[in-house]
Amino acid sequence: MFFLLVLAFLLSLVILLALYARWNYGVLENLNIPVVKPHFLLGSTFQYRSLTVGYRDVELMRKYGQVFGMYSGREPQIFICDPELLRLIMVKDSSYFDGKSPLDFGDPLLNEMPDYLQGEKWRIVRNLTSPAFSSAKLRLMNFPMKESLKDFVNDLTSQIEKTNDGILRKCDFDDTLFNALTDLTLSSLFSIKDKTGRFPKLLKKFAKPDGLKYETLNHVALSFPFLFNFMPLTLLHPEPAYEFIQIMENLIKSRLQAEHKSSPPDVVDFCIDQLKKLETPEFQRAKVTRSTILFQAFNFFFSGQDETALVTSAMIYHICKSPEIQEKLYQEVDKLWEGIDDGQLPREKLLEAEYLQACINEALRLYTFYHTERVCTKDWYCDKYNFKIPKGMTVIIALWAANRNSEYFESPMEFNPERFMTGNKENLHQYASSPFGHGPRHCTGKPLAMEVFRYACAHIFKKFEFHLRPDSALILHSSNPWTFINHAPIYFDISLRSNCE
Ligand code: HEM
Repeated sequence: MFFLLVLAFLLSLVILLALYARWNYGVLENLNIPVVKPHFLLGSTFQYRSLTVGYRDVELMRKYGQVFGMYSGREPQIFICDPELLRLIMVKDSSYFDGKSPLDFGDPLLNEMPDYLQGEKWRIVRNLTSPAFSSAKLRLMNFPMKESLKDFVNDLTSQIEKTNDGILRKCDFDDTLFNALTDLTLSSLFSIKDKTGRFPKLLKKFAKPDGLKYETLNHVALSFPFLFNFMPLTLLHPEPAYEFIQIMENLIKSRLQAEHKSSPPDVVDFCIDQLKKLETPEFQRAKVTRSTILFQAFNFFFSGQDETALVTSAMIYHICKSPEIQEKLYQEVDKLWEGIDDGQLPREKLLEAEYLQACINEALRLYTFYHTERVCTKDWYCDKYNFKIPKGMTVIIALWAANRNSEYFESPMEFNPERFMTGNKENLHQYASSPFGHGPRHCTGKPLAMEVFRYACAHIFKKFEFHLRPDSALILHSSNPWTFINHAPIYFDISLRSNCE
């Protein structure tokens, strides 16, 4: 009898769990859009776990079209790869899509991440942080940025000069650049000079969590989200964030005590100004706290390096494969530096480098984040495809796939900077390439990221020549359900350009 009771209990539990996992099945099918057939229990995403998220989306776009539905575990989601719909959802009708799925990082400080803030609190933080990268502010950052890049170029040059044959072999360039960009961010945004390597280590610990190894478990937990509470992994590690916040507290303290300030206005001053508003009714009402403000500083610190280093390394990889692109780029960079002896490339001149900009745009088109998302906050009707997006539905803006849409790009998987040159770029749909998102929630750091790309590339290509090795490759790992681009090291052999020896 006892055995039968236990059996009945277990059976009921299994049935309940199955019902729970399948609860939303059918929701997408009722919307009149193609749906990626889900697994019996584990949603549509589980079956594609062996594919990198970005390439999975490209494959699904080819199979199902520019709008399709997927069950991410038990959650129904609509995937959008049509630039016209991107425009409507992210810009024109953005008031229908001004939500983001709440993501609990399991730590109060990490939960201040601006990408996931909601409602009034997000609006306040966004208004505070957006002006941080105005043209005037970027101008002030130019000098430390250039000094930092000069140090990087000098370090790499001396490493090359120390080799027997003038070739630095098997350089993990992505990692080398990541470290240099961390120095650059510290000096231009925080007026910190640090050569101990402490800060890149801090960042790597924060943003490359061990948890991503447990991909299959992650996928299963998407169907049974309570499992996330028991899993031996976190998406991000909080300790480095706390360590950085403590560094900020010390900087603020010594800045307030100092009689004279020696650095230009930076993020430390930004925090000091914002902290004065903590008692205002606006901040109190929206629960904007000291942690909210200081975490924004941390966000400025960690947001760009990983992605900028990857996009630049990917661009170098493609350039190495095409002698014509390489020659055209080097010619333009050499012209840029003509007559400049003090290493101080003027910003106005840099902005005129059209081919360099086209190469950056093309690399960004191909290697931006896999996704961004919006949550629909009011029912919205799509005339073009004749379907309704109901309130509460998560819309995944599949950036990686949308940027490779063959209706808008010829040979979309190819690296071809000509697409972004005068004569061609005018014919591109304005929303066909979306590396930084669009609309009210687009990337706050875009102006800074573009400035860093331009300066970094101008310095790198002036001095170095890159050579592919048998093990040079762009290998993107993982089927993790998150949007991180997890990749293998990108190796090159590096020599000095003949005009620099
Ligand atoms: C190559 C570099 C970068 C790329 C490709 C990139 C891309 C993106 C994308 C696609 C989004 C989502 C936008 C949307 O949903 O419409 C985003 C959001 C964001 N990015 Fe970036 N980003 C980069 C660098 C940076 C930097 C350097 C910073 C800050 C210093 C930054 C700060 C942010 C913030 C705060 C958000 C959230 C905005 C919000 O929800 O209001 N990003 N970024």
